Amino acid sequence: MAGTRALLMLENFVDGKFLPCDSYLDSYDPSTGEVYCRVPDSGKAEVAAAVAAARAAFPGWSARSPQERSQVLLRLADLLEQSLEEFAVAESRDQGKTITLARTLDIPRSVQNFRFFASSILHHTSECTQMDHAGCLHYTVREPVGIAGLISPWNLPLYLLTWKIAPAIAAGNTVIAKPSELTSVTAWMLCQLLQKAGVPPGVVNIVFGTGPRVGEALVSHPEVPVISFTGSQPTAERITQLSAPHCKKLSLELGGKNPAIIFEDANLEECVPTTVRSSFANQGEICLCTSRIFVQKSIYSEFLKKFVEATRMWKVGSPTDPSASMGALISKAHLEKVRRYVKIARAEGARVLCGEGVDRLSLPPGNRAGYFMLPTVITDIKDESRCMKEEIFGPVTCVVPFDSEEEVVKRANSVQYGLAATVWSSNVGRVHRVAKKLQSGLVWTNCWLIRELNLPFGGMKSSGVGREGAKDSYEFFTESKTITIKH
Ligand SMILES: NC(=O)C1=CN([C@@H]2O[C@H](COP(=O)(O)OP(=O)(O)OC[C@H]3O[C@@H](n4cnc5c(N)ncnc54)[C@H](O)[C@@H]3O)[C@@H](O)[C@H]2O)C=CC1
Ligand SMILES: N/C(=C\C=C\C(=O)O)C(=O)O
Repeated sequence: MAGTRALLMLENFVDGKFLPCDSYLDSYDPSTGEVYCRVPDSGKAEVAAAVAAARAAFPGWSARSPQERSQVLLRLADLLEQSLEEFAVAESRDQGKTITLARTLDIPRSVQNFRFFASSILHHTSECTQMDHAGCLHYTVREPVGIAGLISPWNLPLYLLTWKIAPAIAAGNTVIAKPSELTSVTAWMLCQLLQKAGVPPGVVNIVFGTGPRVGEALVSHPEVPVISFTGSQPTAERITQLSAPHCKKLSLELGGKNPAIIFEDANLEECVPTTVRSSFANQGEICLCTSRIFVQKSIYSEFLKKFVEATRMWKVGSPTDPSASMGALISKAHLEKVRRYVKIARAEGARVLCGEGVDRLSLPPGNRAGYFMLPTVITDIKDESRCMKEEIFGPVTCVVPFDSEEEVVKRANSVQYGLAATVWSSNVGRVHRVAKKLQSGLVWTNCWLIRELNLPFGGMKSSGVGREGAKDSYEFFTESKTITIKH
């Protein structure tokens, strides 16, 4: 518990109203290690109230035209954009990321999520086929599923929450969202904008709290037929078990162990800084971050030297410092987990070239109790090592050499995950060949994280089930019905 300073108190948002809760959780500022906020510790009763509100709002909201719903989303986008700086400061404080990143990535993308789905909802068409010999015409209609349960993680809090809320309500559903208990503030701030934008009461309800209490109550509720989840694989497994008795529709966006494959003909001027960014952006806490770097033998030493030099330039500092590239990790427990992986690598005989345990981390006095660590590069590590197999989700990346195209594809595919890969080469044929052979939902060649929101986003193998994007999210948040007309 905190001392006597006033804490930010969040409330649930149900049926268009802010409601206090019986119990609260402490929420920490990761850059100082101090409690600064209290988050409702909701459970079954709060979910029941949210379901009642969402149920009552559904007939009116789903009956509105796509154009009317689109207008509401556009107003929401405008309001969020007008408050961009305020949201960026809050996201940074709550999550530990730099304000610069929140200002240039998280909040602009949240605005874009509303604008994007406000537009894409206007352009869907349905199928129709003729069966003249039988005197029949068949067509499909799509209808909103009902009440959608949306569970989001702590790494890109508003970015990923709005990526779910926007398509769900654009398609005519009502929603109950549960943000991560570690990062609830911007979701709570968004509720104030929902009212101003004219989102009717009950269309968006937000219940705060932990996964085991309020998350499970939401997933288990029989009146919530669709669950969209982003987070870890073990939690996805639990959600799948709880949903099974109700045959719920599930979208699961999970982790990665993403390879970067760097061929000898890669343009290192672009490849090195982009691979530093793909490894360490947002403290390495993005499911798309690179954590295994395979470099062709002929350029291995040159790459490693340049990569370590560039990593050492990646400044760790207070999230408010405009010259910092990396802020604090999300929690003490997470920091300890990430550090443990570096220890394991060392114990297995790997070499740590920079960062954790090698370089000195210098922080302003006010941040010394925060959850910071230096970006860390590991080499001389076996593919079977835990650091090369498991999702670390922090600023740690491993660099290893390879000989041939065939060999590297096999090694890149040898993990349980299949989310995102990068391929670096100036040989167009090779780029296509390798991209096609990788077991990965996303492949970026000669770049990273350039997003086209229309196209499918999601992973293979243990990285998830389903895809998100204009058409994919629309299909997920609607049910199709085939109608046959005999004439
Ligand atoms: N997108 C991604 O790939 C993410 C991956 N992770 C991975 O997961 C690891 C653990 O992080 P966590 O915060 O524990 O992730 P998590 O998967 O437990 O949390 C994500 C969301 O699920 C909720 N949740 C947790 N247990 C639940 C349950 N039983 N029923 C319903 N909802 C539940 C959480 O409250 C949060 O809102 C990280 O170290 C990282 O490796 C974490 C966040 C995002
Ligand atoms: N799902 C995640 C990132 C998504 C990024 C995007 O849609 O651009 C994650 O890090 O969990």
